[in-house]
Amino acid sequence: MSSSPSSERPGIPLIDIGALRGGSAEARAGVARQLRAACEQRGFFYIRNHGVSPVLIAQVFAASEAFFDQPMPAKLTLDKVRSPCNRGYEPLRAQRLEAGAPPDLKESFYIGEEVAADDPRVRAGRFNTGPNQWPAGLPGFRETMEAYFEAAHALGAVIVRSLAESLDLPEGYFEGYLQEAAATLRLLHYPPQPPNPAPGEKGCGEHTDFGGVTLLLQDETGGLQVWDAADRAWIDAPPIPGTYVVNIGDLFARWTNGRYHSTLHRVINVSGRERHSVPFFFTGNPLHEVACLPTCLAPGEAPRFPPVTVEEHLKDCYRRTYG
Ligand SMILES: O=C(O)CCC(=O)C(=O)O
Ligand SMILES: [Fe+2]
Repeated sequence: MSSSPSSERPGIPLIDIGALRGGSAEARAGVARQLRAACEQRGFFYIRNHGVSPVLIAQVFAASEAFFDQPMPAKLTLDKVRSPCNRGYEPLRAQRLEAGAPPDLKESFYIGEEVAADDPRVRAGRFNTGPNQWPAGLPGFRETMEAYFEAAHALGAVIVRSLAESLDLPEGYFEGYLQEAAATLRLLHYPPQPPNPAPGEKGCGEHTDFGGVTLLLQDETGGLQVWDAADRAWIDAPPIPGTYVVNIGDLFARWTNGRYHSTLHRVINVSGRERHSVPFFFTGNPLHEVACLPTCLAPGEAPRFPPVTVEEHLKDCYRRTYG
């Protein structure tokens, strides 16, 4: 299968979102129009001028590398299987994102909002909600990740608000979804693709993302590929310094009746080097119900997906990929 588009279709667009921070109404509307085109065409785009500090981003990568460089026993003290809310370390081959393929060649570390064990949401058994597991021997790790979690969360909310405008919805349409919005910060480490992989074995099997939007930082290694349904080909999403790769997750596909694409993607690390990436999954208020938007149904068109809460959808996705 080809890794570049064979047709003249534009590649993955790069959108300057600077106007979303204090720009004029007209400039913000211009960004929303570009988001709409990108979400309808590919469901994937790069953003620049996003406002997250490059120093903080460099600290996140440094802390992530320091974490994965630790000996296995140290990492396993924070094994995610010890956490009732899916936080902590996950070894290689623990998740199978692509049904029928071998499990993924990545190890990872899961971080979420720090919620105390006696918080009513935890007592009520809310999915993925609770305390993190923090490494003891890595000074600054927790502070860096907490600062980044906050910055990425704020950026996610800015993008969701612009998506409301892109869909001709009233300003504030997604405020219920944004209130107490859950999110997952995941550190990923991919070893080089082995010389003799099992059939279908790769860093990250093909999948769509579960939540609302994903904000991805990747190092300079490359390996992320995005499915082009029109050309029936994988296209590369190479690293572009200073940008995020942003993609629409399943929730926006459901909201928009498929007008905004939650697009298949995968990672194959053929570089011969280690690869690090940092996806931030903006999932939203777990109890929020996601149902087809009024602006996304043509006369006579039926909703393709039944209404679902964020939490129900997420649980289902975890069951499928950790089964
Ligand atoms: O590592 C990457 O570049 C992408 C990872 C990814 O798609 C995911 O974790 O959902
Ligand atoms: Fe993904």
